[in-house]
Amino acid sequence: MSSVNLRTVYAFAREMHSKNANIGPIQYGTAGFRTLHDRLEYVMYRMGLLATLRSRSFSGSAIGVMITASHNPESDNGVKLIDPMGEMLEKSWEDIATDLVNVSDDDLEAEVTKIVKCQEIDMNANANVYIGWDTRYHSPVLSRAVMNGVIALKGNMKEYGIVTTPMLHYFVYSHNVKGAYGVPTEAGYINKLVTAFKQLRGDNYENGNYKNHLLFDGANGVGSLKMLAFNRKLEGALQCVVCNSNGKINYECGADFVKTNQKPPTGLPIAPANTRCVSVDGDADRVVYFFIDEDGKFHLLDGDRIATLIASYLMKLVSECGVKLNLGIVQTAYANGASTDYIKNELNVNVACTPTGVKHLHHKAIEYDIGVYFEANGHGTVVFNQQTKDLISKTLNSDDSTDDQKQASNDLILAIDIINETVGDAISDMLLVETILHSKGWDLKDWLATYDDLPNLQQKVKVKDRNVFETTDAKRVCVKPEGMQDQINMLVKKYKRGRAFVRPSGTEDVVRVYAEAADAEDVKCLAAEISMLVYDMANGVGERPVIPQQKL
Ligand SMILES: CC(=O)N[C@H]1[C@@H](OP(=O)(O)O)O[C@H](CO)[C@@H](O)[C@@H]1O
Ligand SMILES: [Mg+2]
Repeated sequence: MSSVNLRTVYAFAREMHSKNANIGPIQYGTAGFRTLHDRLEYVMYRMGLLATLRSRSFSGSAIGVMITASHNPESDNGVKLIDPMGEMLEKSWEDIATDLVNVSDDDLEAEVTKIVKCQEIDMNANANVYIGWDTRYHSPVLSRAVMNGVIALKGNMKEYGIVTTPMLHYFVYSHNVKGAYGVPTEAGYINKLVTAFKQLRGDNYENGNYKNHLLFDGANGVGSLKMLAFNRKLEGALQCVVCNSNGKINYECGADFVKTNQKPPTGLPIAPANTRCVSVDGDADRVVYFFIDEDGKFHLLDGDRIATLIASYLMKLVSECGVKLNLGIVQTAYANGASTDYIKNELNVNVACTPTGVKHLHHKAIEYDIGVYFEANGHGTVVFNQQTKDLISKTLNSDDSTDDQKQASNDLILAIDIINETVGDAISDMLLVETILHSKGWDLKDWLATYDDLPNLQQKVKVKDRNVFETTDAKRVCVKPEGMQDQINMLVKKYKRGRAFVRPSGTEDVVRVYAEAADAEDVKCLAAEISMLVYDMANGVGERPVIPQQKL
């Protein structure tokens, strides 16, 4: 370590940290570090250092550094680290990351030395860091800071440039498993997904109510650029019109805008009623579908819908294969109650609930042979364990299998190839949904008819200190402040099919309130009552501000 003088390698990063010292500590949360872009240079430098150390701790396995602020406004940026198997950074290293970012410039070298010692890192081991970024104009500058961190610790790096978050997860994983998952390049990734998609689709691009045409809202982010690249390879097998490809990122468009406002994005061309539309977010790891019917009514098909559609399709193929596999769906408390009922009562599938944040869902999903996990906001994927894949391959190759069993196992293998198992991937999820709708001969109305969502609302309440709220049981029960949950229970009881919960956001300085009930007017009352309760419990009863109503 003595040969590496961190403080002289990147003097500018020191400046930035000192300048930002008054802003207070920042935390590696559910979405890594995320804040205004001009506060992040020293954070990026230090994440370059950390990724290099993390890689050395795995004897040189690639570690990813993704520079993005996902669905946040253009002025924000952020950074997330990707672990060797393409998953999110392990929890204990999130805490190490937080400590490393918050030490003063003078203590930086000592903090790095401490990590090396505590984690028993061999500083002579190889280190490989893969770096990618979204389309924000400040991302290239921030990527230089990450690179300087890697250089400071004499690591190797590969710049992937502008990529979606799930692409970088795929690159890291496929590199570390020596190509067994795919070729770790953009061409390799697109080729893998498109080849499987085309094979499943066959020569007939349309089927029943399914039409080969959709509008794609790229949130003015990286998703639109990559979708154009997919289109070149799809060669008409999917007629996907890419919109919102060169404006301000996430501005009045994208999956988060569509989901939270329950309205279409701006920037789409005028299209016939019932046209299939899809929105992804700024870094293309979330996806939702929507359409406007002949009466001008907007209909959303969110992550809950996608999970149920995928699960029903996979279950059918598994049963046609004649194999026994344990499939489960993982949701969060934000899942619509009607979707949970549908999973339990109609699909007869196991359903689990975890805290918000995809890493929690992912960890639960890998407990199943096939784990389908989605947040209501459209972030999710499917994971298959190795025994499941082996069993399906065995069915395909066995002389004892019938033609139908072979066909189903072949389709399952192709479906697995379309799926990016490392993390939620908007384009991969969309290609899978398109495959399923095509195979069922469904339009979006057919899909919507599977169950009726309960009316629901999500609100944000700004309080003095959001951390006075503590929750348990997958964030559904509020244990602090004392008495809060009893009062929520009393309010919820007043409304038919009422359900509500509150939790401090992990990514914004607000308390989130979620409410649902059988009646749309009841939901408004319930959400308002709970929001006022949150405000009073946090700030004391007094003059309340006007609470902005936000539809989900
Ligand atoms: C209600 C909601 O959508 N919450 C989002 C949001 O987390 P919060 O902790 O609620 O701010 O951002 C997370 C990271 O993108 C995402 O995983 C999560 O689903
Ligand atoms: Mg995102």
